[in-house]
This record gives sequence, C-alpha cells and structure tokens, in this order.
Amino acid sequence: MPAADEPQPVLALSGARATLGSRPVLRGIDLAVARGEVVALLGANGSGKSTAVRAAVGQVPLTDGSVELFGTPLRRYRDWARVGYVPQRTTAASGVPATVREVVSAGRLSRTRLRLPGKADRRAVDRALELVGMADRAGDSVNALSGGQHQRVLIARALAGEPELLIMDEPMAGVDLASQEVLAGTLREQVAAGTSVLLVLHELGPLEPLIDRAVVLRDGCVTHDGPPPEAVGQHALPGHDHVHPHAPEGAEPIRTGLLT
Ligand SMILES: Nc1ncnc2c1ncn2[C@@H]1O[C@H](COP(=O)(O)OP(=O)(O)OP(=O)(O)O)[C@@H](O)[C@H]1O
Repeated sequence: MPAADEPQPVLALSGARATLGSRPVLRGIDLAVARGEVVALLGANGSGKSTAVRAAVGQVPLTDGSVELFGTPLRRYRDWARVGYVPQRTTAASGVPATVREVVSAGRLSRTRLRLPGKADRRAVDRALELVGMADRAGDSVNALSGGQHQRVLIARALAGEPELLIMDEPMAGVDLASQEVLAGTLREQVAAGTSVLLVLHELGPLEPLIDRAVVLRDGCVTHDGPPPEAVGQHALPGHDHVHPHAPEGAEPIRTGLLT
C-alpha cells in the first residue's frame, strides 16, 4: 500500500482477472502507475499484456478485481480526456481519404466536446504533429503513409488531447528505425512535461532510458515488478535469464519472457 502522503496512482489494477472466450487471460494481476512514472509492461506473446491495458481502459471486462483511474473506479470514470490510448498497431487509413491533420484532430475531440475547435485546439494539434515529425505531412492523405508514419500519426492523435496518462500498446512494433527514434524523442518530451506512461513492449529498445519500472507478465500473472531487466541487447541470447545487478546473492533470475 502507498504511504499516506504519496499521491494516489494515476492507474491501478488490483487483483485483476479476465477471461476471453473460456480462457483465463488475466489471473489476478496488480499493476500501478504513479504520477509521472513510465512503466513498461513486458512478457512473451500471449502473456496477457494487451488484455491488461485493454482492461485498464474499459475494453475488456474484469471477472474479478478492480481498475481505478486517477483514484476513481472505472465504472464511474468519465474524464477520458485525461487518458491517451494508442491501441496495438492498427492503421489510421480507411476507405475515407482523411488527411493526417484530420486524424490527429480527432484526438482533440475529447477536449472540445460540443464547442467548435478554437486556437488552443489547433495549437495542440500542431504541437502533436510537430512532436512526431509529421507537421510537413499534415495535408497528406493517411493512405499515402508508411507503417511507421501511420504509427506516428496515431500517437499524435493521442497526444493532441494532451493526456496526463498515455497508454501505448507496442508503439514500436513494425516501426522503422528513423520513426522509432522520433517516437523515443516524442516520449521523452512528454515525460519531461509530466505525463505518466504505460507502455506494452516486446523489448525495451530505444525507450529503455525512459523506463522507471518494468512489470513482467507470464501466463496472466505478474512475475516481476521492479527495475527494468537489463537490456535485451548484448544479453539477448535465447534462454538468457537476467539477474538484476542489485538482486541479493543467490536470487532467482528474473524470467522476463522476452526471449521465449
Ligand atoms: N478475443 C479473444 N478470445 C479468446 N482468446 C483471446 C482473445 N484475445 C486474446 N486471446 C488470448 O488471450 C491471451 C492473451 O492475449 P494478449 O493479446 O493479451 O497477449 P499479449 O501478451 O498482448 O500478446 P502479444 O505480445 O502477442 O500481443 C492469448 O493467448 C490470446 O490468444
């Protein structure tokens, strides 16, 4: 439990259980993000990472346990403008030839509600486009973008709402190296501005320096919650189990599930 003087987490899943089809996918997980913290959710394919973040934003119902956003139980939570969510790689393109600016502006609607967009809204959209390095493509159709550029646009759409909590599901998946670096820079700026972040990642990669804490899932359970496992870079050999340098002698290796 946090100390009484600690501000409440911006996101807290407690004892969360969820079943998809007949399969128990989350089997009682605790996952919290403190204000200003960057938490990576790691684990092998199928360990339940996406389901956990989808449960956090109310897209997957829990069979037991709870979710709180900014201290409010999910069922009573309404202030969605404070939350930016980038789902697992989808495409912003459709049959409708929307421009990059239109897609990003859609992310601002949670702030504008029923009024017409004003100067501040346009500025937020411009800033989001600049942050992801797409300002010069604002008028282009999203159908003309590469996969990495699409992902940048989807992230800009989440940033346009100026969220206090940003939840991203594998933002680097299928993204070219140049876009990965742009996205890492974008995230660094957001974090410097105080945004709290929950990231589903397959590997830490270029985001590693930003990550305060890692939560590792395996078969729907949390197997590690603490310092990020050391890079999967040079230790990235199959079967490598990392022992954190601060772990007490004889400690069990942290099975990250990143390599399995
Ligand atoms: N709609 C569904 N119905 C039944 N089972 C599902 C459904 N969606 C996901 N699952 C199963 O739930 C498990 C967890 O899926 P989830 O997408 O949360 O894992 P993940 O850790 O995000 O994996 P990945 O890294 O591949 O995205 C998987 O075994 C998956 O096959």
